[in-house]
Amino acid sequence: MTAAYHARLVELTAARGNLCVGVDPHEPLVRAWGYDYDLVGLERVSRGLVEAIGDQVAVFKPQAAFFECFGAPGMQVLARVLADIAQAGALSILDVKRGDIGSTMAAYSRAYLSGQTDLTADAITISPFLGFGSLGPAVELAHQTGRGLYVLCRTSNPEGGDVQLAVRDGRSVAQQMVDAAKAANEASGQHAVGLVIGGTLDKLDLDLEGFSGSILVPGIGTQGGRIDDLDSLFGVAAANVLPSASREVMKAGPQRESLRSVVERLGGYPNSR
Ligand SMILES: O=C(O)c1cc(=O)[nH]c(=O)n1[C@@H]1O[C@H](COP(=O)(O)O)[C@@H](O)[C@H]1O
Repeated sequence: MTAAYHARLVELTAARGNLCVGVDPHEPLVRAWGYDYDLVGLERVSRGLVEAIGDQVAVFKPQAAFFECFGAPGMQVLARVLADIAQAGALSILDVKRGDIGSTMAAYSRAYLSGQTDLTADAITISPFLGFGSLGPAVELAHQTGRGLYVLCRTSNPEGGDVQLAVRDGRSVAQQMVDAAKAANEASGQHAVGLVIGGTLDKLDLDLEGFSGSILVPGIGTQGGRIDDLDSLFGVAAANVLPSASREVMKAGPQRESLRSVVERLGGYPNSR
């Protein structure tokens, strides 16, 4: 069996830099790349992005919504994008933000983490707001198959705090997610459970001390998050941060050299090809 997700991530980010590029082919971007907003445009833009920078970045994060909105044929395009990412030697985090009761979560896990479907990714995003315990089947399967999870914790959107900063027994909901993810990693020794914490926060209202998993940090660029601020925002946890940008990179397309330059500027592998 190949190494587990976290070990592969550490190795790849050491070689290619720690930028995660989001594959978010939304309508204005598809049109700006010169295509109609249809299945052909969806496929050209998303696969074209991976083709242009696939050797330069450690991780891609396809946003499932932009494929789902074209129905089953859109999901077939997503499967081809996931295959392209693997072919380029990069890792995929499929952004599906799933979260449900245990039995349903087991089915979502089979879809995305089992290795038995063409929608299997190296890691997925999951939503813990039915209770961290409801994610058990995903945690178990990720450990079994050597894949990764990113649990929503403190999201980049301004409304996120309404729920995530609610306090019970002296700990915010977000802090409870940090503590539960940390406990799951300590129990397994695999570091498979990561967190999602937005790069748009002014200050970190969380204690990440001792958390050893990966921290996905979306919101870089278009939403206002800045890579240069992440060291001071995350402090000791900065070494585990995986900054993620979608529109900020994709808007440089379709020109290959422009895409490669923006990746390099944001911290991907130098534009040497
Ligand atoms: O899980 C995510 O990736 C995510 C969490 C979060 O807190 N905020 C957030 O923007 N995202 C996703 O990250 C991407 C951000 O896109 P850009 O703002 O274009 O970089 C979208 O696919 C969002 O769904």
